[in-house]
Amino acid sequence: MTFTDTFPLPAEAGTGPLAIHLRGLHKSFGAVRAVDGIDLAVAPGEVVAFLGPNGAGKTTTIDMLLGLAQPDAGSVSVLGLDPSRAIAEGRVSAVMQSGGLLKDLTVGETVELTASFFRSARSATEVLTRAGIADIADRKVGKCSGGQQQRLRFALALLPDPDVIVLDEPTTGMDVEGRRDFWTALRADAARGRTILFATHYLEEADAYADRIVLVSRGRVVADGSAAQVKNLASGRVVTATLPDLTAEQDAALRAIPGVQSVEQRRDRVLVHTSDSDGVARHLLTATAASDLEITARGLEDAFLALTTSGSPA
Ligand SMILES: Nc1ncnc2c1ncn2[C@@H]1O[C@H](COP(=O)(O)OP(=O)(O)OP(=O)(O)O)[C@@H](O)[C@H]1O
Repeated sequence: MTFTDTFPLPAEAGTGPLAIHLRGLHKSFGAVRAVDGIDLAVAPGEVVAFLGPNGAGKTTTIDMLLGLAQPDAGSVSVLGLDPSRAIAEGRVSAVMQSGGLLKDLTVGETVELTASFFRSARSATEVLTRAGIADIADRKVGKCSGGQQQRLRFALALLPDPDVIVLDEPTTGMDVEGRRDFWTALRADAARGRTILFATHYLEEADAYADRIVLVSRGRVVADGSAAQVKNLASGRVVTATLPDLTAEQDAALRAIPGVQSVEQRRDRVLVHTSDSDGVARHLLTATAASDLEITARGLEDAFLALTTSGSPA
């Protein structure tokens, strides 16, 4: 069973249209399969992290989700609509990584100008307050920090009062404080029921700010679960021991121990990722010639790497 099997699709739970529904999405650039069969159903009100290493296919998926690129195969619907229609109706907004701001305008002028492009928009004061930047309305954009500029992009995305906000790696290049302020503003807004999907390659960020983590690697979803479930995956242990020439039988016996997620041989040591380190240690010390046994806690990054390199947590 893969981790994905254990997470109920919101499509089975709700009755109205899904906030985001991607089905069998594929997109290649020449020989590169950027997106290789992504299915994703996001219910209204979910805060979803689209987590994956560089080149996993996050931006390509988001471009298709926003109607900026056409899939080679598969379909996209946002709130039951074609993405371009959902955007035209102001039902979905995006916060992209960079660009799009005029440095000589103030923060307030930027919001006023952008609001004038919408038939109906929230007030500048309201979106600046929600984005946590009302106090810098008179500051020139060029004088704002990266984090403040990103919160300004977030304020602009709030203008049409969209049901869905999509953010592509919104905190790339920000310092720790800027990142924290950005997410505080975003989470406070999400508490009002808006659906949020954000791409990130920071596991900690996904863990801290999303209700659900969709882990992508090489254009595919390799795990999909609550942040708590993904954290559980990372809460196991790594048991290492000296055991030269691990045989196929020994490898199979280790993998058969309940809780074992992966077995690797590195030079003369064997590394076993497991949720039950006692069982693995007992087996290694009693049924094999293993020596110099060590047990260490598994970090989040370690779990992330194991998941994205093996393609499955099992
Ligand atoms: N316009 C393009 N032309 C050619 N190859 C592309 C193009 N856009 C993306 N790719 C390739 O498709 C794959 C997925 O890229 P994508 O930008 O979607 O990944 P990502 O997960 O967003 O990565 P990152 O975190 O680095 O932004 C990569 O191998 C990338 O080099």
